[in-house]
This record gives sequence, structure tokens and C-alpha cells, in this order.
Amino acid sequence: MPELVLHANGRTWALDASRSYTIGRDPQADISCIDRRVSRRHLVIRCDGGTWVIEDLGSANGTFADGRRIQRMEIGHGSIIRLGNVSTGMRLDFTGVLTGAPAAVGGDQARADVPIPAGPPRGETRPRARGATGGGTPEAAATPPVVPGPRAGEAPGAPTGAAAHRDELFRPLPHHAASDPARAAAPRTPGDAGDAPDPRRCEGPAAGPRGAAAALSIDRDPSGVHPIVLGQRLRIGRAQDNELVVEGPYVSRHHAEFRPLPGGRFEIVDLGSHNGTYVNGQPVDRRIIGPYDIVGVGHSTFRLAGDRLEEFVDTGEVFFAARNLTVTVGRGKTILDDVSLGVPEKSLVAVIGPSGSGKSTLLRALTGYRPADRGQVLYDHRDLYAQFAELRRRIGLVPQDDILHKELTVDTALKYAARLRFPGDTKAAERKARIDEVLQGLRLDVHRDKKVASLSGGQRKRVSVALELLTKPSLLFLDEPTSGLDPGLDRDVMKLLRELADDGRTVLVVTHSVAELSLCDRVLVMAPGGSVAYFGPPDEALEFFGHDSWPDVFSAFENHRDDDWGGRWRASPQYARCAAEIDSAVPPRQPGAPAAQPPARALRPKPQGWLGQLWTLMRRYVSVIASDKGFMALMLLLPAVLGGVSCLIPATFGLAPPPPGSRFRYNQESGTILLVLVVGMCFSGAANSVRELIKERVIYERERATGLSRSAYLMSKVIVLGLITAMQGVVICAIGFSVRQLPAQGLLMPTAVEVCVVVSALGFTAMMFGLVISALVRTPEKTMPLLVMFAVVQVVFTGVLFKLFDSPGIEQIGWLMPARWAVAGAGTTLDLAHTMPPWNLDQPDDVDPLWAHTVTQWGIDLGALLAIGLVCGFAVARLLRRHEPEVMRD
Ligand SMILES: Nc1ncnc2c1ncn2[C@@H]1O[C@H](COP(=O)(O)OP(=O)(O)OP(=O)(O)O)[C@@H](O)[C@H]1O
Repeated sequence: MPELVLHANGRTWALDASRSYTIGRDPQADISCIDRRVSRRHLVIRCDGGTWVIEDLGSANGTFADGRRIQRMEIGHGSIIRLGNVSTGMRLDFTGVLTGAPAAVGGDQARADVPIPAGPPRGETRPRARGATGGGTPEAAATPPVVPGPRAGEAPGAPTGAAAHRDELFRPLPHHAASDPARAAAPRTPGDAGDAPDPRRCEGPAAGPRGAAAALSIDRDPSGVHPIVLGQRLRIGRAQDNELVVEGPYVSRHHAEFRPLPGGRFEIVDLGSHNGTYVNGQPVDRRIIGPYDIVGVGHSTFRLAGDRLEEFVDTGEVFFAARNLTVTVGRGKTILDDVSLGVPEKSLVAVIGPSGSGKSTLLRALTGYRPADRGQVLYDHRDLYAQFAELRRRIGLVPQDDILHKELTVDTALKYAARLRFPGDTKAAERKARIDEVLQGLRLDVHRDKKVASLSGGQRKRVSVALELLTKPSLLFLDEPTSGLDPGLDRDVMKLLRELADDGRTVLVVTHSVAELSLCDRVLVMAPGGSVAYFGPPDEALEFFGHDSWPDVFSAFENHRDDDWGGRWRASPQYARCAAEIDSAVPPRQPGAPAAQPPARALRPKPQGWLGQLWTLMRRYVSVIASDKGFMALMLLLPAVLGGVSCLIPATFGLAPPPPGSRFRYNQESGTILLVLVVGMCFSGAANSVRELIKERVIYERERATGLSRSAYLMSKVIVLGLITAMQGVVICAIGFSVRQLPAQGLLMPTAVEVCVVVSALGFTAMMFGLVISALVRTPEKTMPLLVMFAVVQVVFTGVLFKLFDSPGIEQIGWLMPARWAVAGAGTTLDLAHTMPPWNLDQPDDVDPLWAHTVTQWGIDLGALLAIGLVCGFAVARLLRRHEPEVMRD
């Protein structure tokens, strides 16, 4: 059998071909190490049919050979393998064994453990080998002698078993270097795993202490271990009376519970938490947990490990990567072309590029708003798209437009935002404490009582950032936060972002401004066509492009749009360096796994949160309206004026039929007055709502991504606007009827009340039509023409101007018009069919059937009116969907 010698960090093991060896951080591994980049069970070495092979066991950070990530590889004399990182990962050297060299570990032994002083393997300087073949020649290095017995420098009799060397196999954790003064002071050599990271160098996530820690996802060491007592439940939540207290803005007081099952198994049960409990990124109500399942509660994840529960807290220092992101639109036009990047934790990354180069598209792909058609986004090694339901809460996004209601004060706006995002059982004091903390952190506390509208552009941007920071995101994305700001404010905002990154999160900012790029760790330059032209330290970028200034670079993009900028980047040595690093951080894609969207179920808000959301949204909406004095005045003025103008129409008998004995048989003006009132109400109702959705579309889009319920949002609009519109209906009718004579008797109620009910119902339906328009258009300017069109069409279809019934086609179109049913409803009460002159005086009984003076017809007319409103409600819900992040469209 061929034998093999493994050299790692100055130690040597002779491997026995009759057995296999696992390497990993797991104390139970055959060869155990403590490097954080190495997975618990990282790889296995075994002799397969006479050939030695290594096989990666699905490690998080990968196994590398010859600069490439490998899954399985034959190894032999001279093989060099890296664990956890392509260039700085733990190095394993394999060499052959001299004839007669003892194979130290037998099949019945637990571990390979024969240290032998070995010569340097190919290509690397290592301590010289001792023994006859020493001397430093390549040959000598290639055939190191195997010397059984104690390690060099080890006292005879010292333990030589696995336990003895386990902690020494690999050098101390890179991230421990800083806390080890001797090591920290020692001169460093390139490739030393303990090198301090320079995030401005394109060294990838695991290049240094911080990278190593972040690149491990669930594979990192737990931040806490909680013993599980057999047969006992373990409740998780924010409240102190839980067995396991977990802090965080997304954790409910009593969030979830681990419950024992027969056979020593456990299940996780969600206790009706506000933000959900997740298993492997998918929301669950109840699920049996296996050893490989990851349970997510807020920013913490848990894993069962025997009789313990390991907790991993996401403190914000996570590695974020994207690989091969490609977005195509229309008939296959590529607007994002194979974009890859790896962002170490605590980095500030700027995305720049000419207009239309795909910066916003990239941002939407990275945040999961519009997942890429191809490629992966990895958050701490977890697939963001597949686990968006859970991971979306770790991402903050500040869009280009402000995500706060300008009419509110900073304090009030943040209070409502906190109410919507935090669990329903969060106390007001807890929310206030977090708001205070964020405002102080961003030096905004002096502005807290000012209206958002009164703040400068830079301050407003800070408030938007404050809003996002409420929930402590690990990743913060900003879309052109400095657009429209003067250079001073531009610098302020960028400095703020630098501070935020240094504080323990990754910040990625899309910007047009290149003035403050030096504050960033990396810059991603997008080229026309959506490809990457450069990704790396900002101070190397201009040299890479061969220009002296950024305007020159942008001019080059403009003048050579068709050049293969992406190809030039991919052919560069800088790319090779970065790509290898990105690959080293990205676990291989599971075969056949699509860049999937999360299951729809994952996106539904918890039912118990719906009413709370509705209540908060309604209160916020009322606050916004109440603080907008102009809007309030208009709301009162409009019905008053419309009701008033109807009084100007001369009408001897008002809305009533001529009295018996009068020389007039009919009252033509009654129809005209009703037409004015109805059209006035139509216009008023639709005007109330026509801008309401479009004007806060950005806010809705952002809040929807954080879990806002679409139906709660829509309902808040319907209820508040519905009430306002109904009140306007009362005002219109009160003024309009004040000078008019009405028929003495209604069908069910007093005539004025009965007509007023119909007019108010019309206002409601018109308001719903307004919402449809508001959800339909892409810009607020388009609402006005549509509003006017709606009002004019209603005039035509009132049924008062010409005969609608018995007119095939027109009659059926009329059924779709709220004004048609409103006039009909009021007409039944007023008996308009016999008050107005018939269309044909020779046929006085040929009257509109919808105007029949009966209770049933009144009910039908009113019902049809409200049904149209309901249909509009469904239409709005569908249309709203179009403006939501793609992943939220359930
Ligand atoms: N849904 C879409 N359908 C078709 N083309 C699209 C779509 N979305 C974006 N594009 C096109 O893709 C290109 C990139 O758009 P994107 O908004 O990402 O660029 P950008 O770099 O952010 O531009 P700017 O700096 O002007 O904001 C543009 O040419 C744009 O017209």
C-alpha cells in the first residue's frame, strides 16, 4: 500500500493507507485543528484503490489546490493543499515515505500521529529536514526521512497522541494574533495566517483576522453554548423569564421553544412570534430539528450539538459575496453581466460607473429586491435568495428617495418605523431607547423634533440611515445618498458611512461622486453593458485604467462603449487575485439548485401582526394628514364648494316632483342637481386618493421588504380615506340639500339620509378608483389627466344626459361606472323615473329600470356601487404587487 506523509505547520504525520482520516475543527476529527477558516469536518484523506485522494466534506470555506477550489483530488508526493482560503488558508503538504519508514498509525489507532522532522515540500520554505538526506537540495526536500519518536524538542515520554498535538497542529487562530502581544509584535511574512488584514487590498474575506472570522457562517465557533436538560423545554425570547434570553429588535418576548420529543429528539415551536422562527432559512411553526438544521431567531442562529444548543450571534461582522450575477430583461438584453465581488466585513465599498451601467440593477440584485437571473448572493455563506425570508432582516437599504414622511417630525417618523419593524410586544420604552441610541450615534438628537421636510439634504439622508439602523442590519446598502448634495455634505455623508463600516457592518454605496472614494476600502467600477471594469482598492483604480482622473475614465467609457471592459478586467492580474478570493469564500453551488426565490409562504406576515400593522399605519396616516394643513383645508373646501355650486342651479321644485295641481308635470332640474352632486362626489373621492400611493411608493417598497403586509397597508388607506370621503359626502349633501325641497318620504330612511348614504358610497368607490390610478401610474404627474378623464366619463354615464337603458353596448359599459349606480340609487329614493320627464313623452312608462322606486332596487344599486369599490380594491392589491421587491410578490 502506498503511504503518505502529511506536513502541516511544522508537524508531520505518516498516513496509513488502510484507513481514512478526517481533518477539521471538530475535536472528534482524526486530525483536529483550531483554525476558524477550517470547517468542523473539512475534508477526508483516504487511499482509494491504490491512490490517495482528498475529498472536501462540504466545507464552508473550501479546499484549494493550484489556485482552484476542489471537491475531490488525487494527491501524492508534492501535493499542496490549502484549507479555508486559496492563498492564506491552512497548508497541507504531502510527500512520499522512504522505504522502511514506519507507518505510525495502525488501523486500530484513533489518529495518525507520527511527527517527523521533514524537509520543505516543493515550492515552500520550511524548517530544514534533519537526517541523512538533509542538505536543502530539492531532492532532499522531496524525499524527507521519516523519523519515528518524539517531536523535535519534545521531551522523551511526552504525550505523542492526538490529544497532545491537537491544539498544536495548526498555529493559533489568526484572530487571536491581536490578543497575543508576542505574536502581534513579531515580524510578519506574506501569507502568514496571522497577518493583519488590509481591507483596502483585494485579499478576500479570509485574508486576515476579520476575514477569517467572518467567512465561516454557522461553521464558526459558537458565541454561546446552552446545555439542554433532557425532557425539559427551552424557551427562547427577549423576556428575562426565558431559559434562553436573546436580545434584538426582531425577537419577541416569548419567541420560540425547543421541546423534547420521545427518543431524545427535539422540535422547535414558534410561539406566535412577530418576525418568525426559521429552520434553514424557511419559516416554520413547528419542526423536528436534526443536527444539521439551523434554527434562526432574530439575528441569532442555533444548532443542536448533542446535549447542547450552540448559539451563533450575527454581530454584523459578516462576509458578503456575489458571484456571476447576471440580469437579463426583455428579449434577452443583458443589463448586468457576470458580476462577482467579495466584500470583507467592516468594509465600505463604493459602486461607481457611468449612467445606465447597471449600478441600481446590481443593488437590487444584491439586496434581493430583484434577484439576478443567474448567479448567487451569499450572506455569511447562506444563499440570500433562498433564505430571503430570514436574511432580509439583516439588510438595510437606503434608497435614493427618502423613506420617511416629510410631514412628520424625525422623532415621530422613527417611532412609527420602529412600531412597524419591531415585534408587537416591544414596549414603548424599548423602542424609544433604540431610537435614542441611533439618533445619538448619528448625531441627530438635536434635530429630533424638527419636521423631516425642514432638514437639509444631508440631514435627511442621515435620518433615512437612522431608520434603517433601528433594526441593526449587518449590511447597509445606499443608493446615491449624496446625489444633490454639495461637496461638503457629500463628504459628511461618506464620512458617516466610513464610521458605520468601522463600527461593525458592511456598507455598500452606489454613488456618482468620486470625490471621497479614498474613504472606501474597495471600489467597484461598472462599465457600459453592466459588466465589472474594476474591483479593488480605490488608490489602484486610476492606475489600472491608465488615466489620471476619474473624468478621463468616464470619458473613456463614453467614447469606447463597445469595448470589452469586462474582458479587460477579467484578463487582468488583479482579477485573478480577486476571483480566487471570491471563489474561496463561496461554497460550490449545489448541482441543479436555481437562484431560487423563497417560497411564497415565507413572505406572508404573521397573522397576529396584521392588526397591529394596520393600527400603526392608520395612526401614521392620520398624523401625516393632520400635519399637512394644506391638504386638510382642501379636503374641507372641495366638498363645500361642490355642494355650494349645486345650489346655484335654479330649480323651483328642488329635487322633488312638482306638487299636484302645478302646471308642471315634471322636474327636469332634479336630474341636473343630482348630476352635479354625483359628479362632484366622484371627483372629490378620486382626488382624495389619486396621489396617495404613488407619492409614498418608495416608502412602501422599502417597508414591504421589511415585512409590511400589503393588505394592512391597503386597508389603512381604504379606512382613513374612506372615512374622510364619507364625511365629504355628508358635507356635499348637507350643503346641496340645504336650499332644496326633497320628497317627503324615502324608501327606508328620511330622504336626505338615504340619498346621502348613496352619495357617500359613491365617494368611497370613487376613492377606490383613485387608488387604482395611483397604483397604476409610474409618476405623480400622470395622475391628473387620468383623474379628469375619470370624472368626465362619469358625467357621460350618469344616465341623466341621455338614455342609457335599452342601448346595447352603452348600457353594459354604464354598469361599470360608479356614477351610473349612484344616480340610480339616489334616483330610486327620489323616484327620478317619474320626476324627470321620460325620454319619449309618448311612452311615459318607458323608464330606467335601475331607477325603480323600490327598496330592492335601492339595495341593488347601492350593492353594485360598493361591489365596484371592492373590485377596485382587488385591482389595487394586484397593481401594488408590481411595485414591490420581486421576492415579496406572493
Ligand atoms: N426593467 C428593465 N427593462 C429594460 N431595461 C432596463 C430595465 N431596468 C433597467 N434597464 C436598463 O438597464 C440599464 C442599467 O440600468 P440601471 O438603472 O441599473 O443603471 P444605473 O447605472 O443605475 O444608471 P443611473 O446611474 O443613471 O441611475 C439601463 O440602460 C436601463 O435602461
